[in-house]
Amino acid sequence: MNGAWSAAAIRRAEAQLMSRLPPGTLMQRAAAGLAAECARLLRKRTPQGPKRNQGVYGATVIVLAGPGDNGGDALYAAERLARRGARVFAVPVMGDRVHPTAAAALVRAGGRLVATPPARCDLLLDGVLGIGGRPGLPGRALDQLGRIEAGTVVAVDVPSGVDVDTGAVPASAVTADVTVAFGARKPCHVLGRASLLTGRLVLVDIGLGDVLDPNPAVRVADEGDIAAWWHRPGPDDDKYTRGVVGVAAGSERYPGAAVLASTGALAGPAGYVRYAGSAAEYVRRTRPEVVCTPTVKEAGRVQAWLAGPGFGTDEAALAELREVLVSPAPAVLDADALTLIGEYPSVLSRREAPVVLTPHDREYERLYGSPPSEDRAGAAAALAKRLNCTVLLKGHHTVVASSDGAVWANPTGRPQLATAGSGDVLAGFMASLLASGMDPVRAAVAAAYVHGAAGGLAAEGGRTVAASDVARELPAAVGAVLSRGRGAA
Ligand SMILES: NC(=O)C1=CN([C@@H]2O[C@H](COP(=O)(O)OP(=O)(O)OC[C@H]3O[C@@H](n4cnc5c(N)ncnc54)[C@H](O)[C@@H]3O)[C@@H](O)[C@H]2O)[C@@H](O)CC1
Ligand SMILES: [K+]
Repeated sequence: MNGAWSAAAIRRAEAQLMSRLPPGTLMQRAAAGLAAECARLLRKRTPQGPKRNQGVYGATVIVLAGPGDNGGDALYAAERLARRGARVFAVPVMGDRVHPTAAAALVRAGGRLVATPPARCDLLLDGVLGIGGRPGLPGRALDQLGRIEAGTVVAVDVPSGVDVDTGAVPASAVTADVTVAFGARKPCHVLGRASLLTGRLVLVDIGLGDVLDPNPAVRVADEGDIAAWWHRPGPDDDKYTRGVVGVAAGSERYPGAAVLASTGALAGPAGYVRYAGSAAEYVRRTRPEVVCTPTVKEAGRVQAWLAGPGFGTDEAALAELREVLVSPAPAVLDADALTLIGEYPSVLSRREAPVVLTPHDREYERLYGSPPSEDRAGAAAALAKRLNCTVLLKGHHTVVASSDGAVWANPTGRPQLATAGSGDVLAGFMASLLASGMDPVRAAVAAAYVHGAAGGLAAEGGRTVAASDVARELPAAVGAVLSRGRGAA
């Protein structure tokens, strides 16, 4: 598992580490790592005009330097590049407030402090704000970002302007190609719109590992986690012991939801998929391995239910939802089931078995009374706590929150998954993980991860992606994630 730590947790760890080290050590570690990554990027640059040497020598580097230590990191890294022959221009963006010793070191190495740098550069270093930054950019930084054409934009630690702890971007912020982060990820690298401004993330080890709080603010699953959580069938398993999934989805009006959810369920680790609803004819025709019954009651015992996609919001649907909720099996509630819970919150009141809710923003609003804020992890956690459920809040970076406050960010999301029916596939797959005995939070985290990976396979080569394509790629994504995860273990 990877994690992301809040600015306060990073500061506590840094303070502990700094107390054991000579002054300035951490900043030099950060600057050295940053300069090395900049040099790697400059080696790849394509110089314009006649063929020249590529690399640090002769490259034009501009530093936007803020008033704090983030600016210090950028200026010391730029000093290293200047010593290797880069033409460095540093622009103080908060009046004259700039890290004094770092600025002096840069000038000694041949760099220049200027108010107006060249309009073009090979590399722009965003050292405006780090973990001490409040959202939004100082005007001078914004002006320079508007006028400079940069080959590559490298954010120092975080893209300046973002809300470091939530990933919200309420005002202007830097859009980076690469972010070089020190010591650990911060929530803005993995959450919300800020994660999209981060670009490729490069972590520089400055030795914080041993002193960081063992509980990160945000968790990020990796393939090793998913492989470890996955229930592998043994020689004594049969289709029942591997888990039976019940899918209460679709209707005569929306038979596709039944097919997509069932297909998602078939791609998971459970051994048996039962469909309960009025779209049985379509499910049977497309997925003959699914056993169909007209109602939830007739489906009998299952180890996990999915209820909601395309099954309507009328009296009959409400009755089916109630039937699912009296079952002692864990349940994934999606789509129309969420609308019904928004209208009749009491249906959840006597529920004891685990529930995973999978809202998108409008469904979240129906459940919570207001739309999710830009602090998406906080929003998911608030709903999970209020309803005592696991919540998977969909978005370009899906987040999962458990009712005890733990939050996970999914690293595999992609815009192509925002397509009709994609959520039905995800919900069916998740129900299969639950039926196999996986804990609800892990099932939600693993389902989002593998579903995102399937979306990636479906989108390979720039292909357009429909929900059926994601469903079709799920078995391959399972194989890839598990084999890489077991390899990593
Ligand atoms: N503390 C340490 O040991 C280390 C810190 N490092 C660097 O230090 C950074 C944190 O440095 P600082 O604590 O100095 O904080 P920052 O460099 O983020 O800057 C804080 C300063 O910016 C001002 N400011 C905040 N938001 C603003 C806004 N929106 N507009 C204008 N001004 C604003 C604040 O008043 C304050 O003066 C990290 O992100 C990292 O880059 C690294 O060198 C590694 C070691
Ligand atoms: K920055």
